[in-house]
Amino acid sequence: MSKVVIITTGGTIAMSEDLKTKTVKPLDQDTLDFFLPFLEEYVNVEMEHFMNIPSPHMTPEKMYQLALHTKKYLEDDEVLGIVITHGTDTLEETAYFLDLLLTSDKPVVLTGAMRSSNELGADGPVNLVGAVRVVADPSSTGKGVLVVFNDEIHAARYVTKTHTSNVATFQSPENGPIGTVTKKGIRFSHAPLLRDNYELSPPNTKIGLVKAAAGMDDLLINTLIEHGYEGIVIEGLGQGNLPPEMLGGIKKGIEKGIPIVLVSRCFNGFVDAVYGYEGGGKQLKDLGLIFSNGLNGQKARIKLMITINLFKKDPSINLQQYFDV
Ligand SMILES: NC(=O)C[C@H](N)C(=O)O
Repeated sequence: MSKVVIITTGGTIAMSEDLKTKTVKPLDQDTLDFFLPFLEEYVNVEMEHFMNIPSPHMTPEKMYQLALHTKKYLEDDEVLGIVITHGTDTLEETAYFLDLLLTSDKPVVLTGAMRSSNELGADGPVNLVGAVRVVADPSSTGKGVLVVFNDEIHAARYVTKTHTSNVATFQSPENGPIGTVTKKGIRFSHAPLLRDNYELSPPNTKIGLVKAAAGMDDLLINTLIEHGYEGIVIEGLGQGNLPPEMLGGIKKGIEKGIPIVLVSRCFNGFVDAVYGYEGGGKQLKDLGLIFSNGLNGQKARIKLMITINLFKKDPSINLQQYFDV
């Protein structure tokens, strides 16, 4: 019989607030079993408790294990698709990781909660029902990995956590949600045009992420290089510019053959070789930085972690091509 598989990984959806200390902590893994009868109203579901971690404890290695596990389920003809419950802090990184590595057209949807299970207005149950309904709906096929929160459907490539506590935290600043969950059904308004896939291989390269700010120097970049980081992502200013004092470390990294990807710290728009002054985008392009096509820093880091494996196999590969997508 066809079914939706729910893989749980932890996060606030599987936590409760201690009413005395007012701190939120993980519950037993099987707490989410409570939802099963509500979900079975829509479709046959199976739940597997894969891990029970707060998402700040998520690592690329754990994402990789999750990808292998998800792939295994997707290959089963009886499985319509997968829901993954996840903490919200790093959810967008796991979603994008899976989007880059899973090739099946079956829907894979990540969801979670901003409010713990015993809080007034807890959003976990409605998000989980929404996610299961999206997976069970045939119109969700072939849209890549999705994120369902607060009745909105977002594409993994574009979605980001925008608010520390609001239940409407997940937004896609560039082009909005791609669909909506309504009482009557699932409605998609558009599908993501850009999607790229890579071979499933372990993400075992250390990639650093540095945010630029007025007056910063190259200390952090030099430190990453000295500590054996093999790739660096820099969140630059505006259209892709940096304080001139950061250039020394960047030149050293490029000379050592370390790929350096430039994104913008603006949450909307693209980096481009527009400015010709010291530290401007034109100079950074000429130095050999890789310009990323609208990804935020944390997602560009995930993409570099995956594509650097291709570069390590064949250093003549120009990584820029993967960041044009
Ligand atoms: N709302 C959440 O899930 C936040 C939590 N700190 C986590 O990411 O695990």
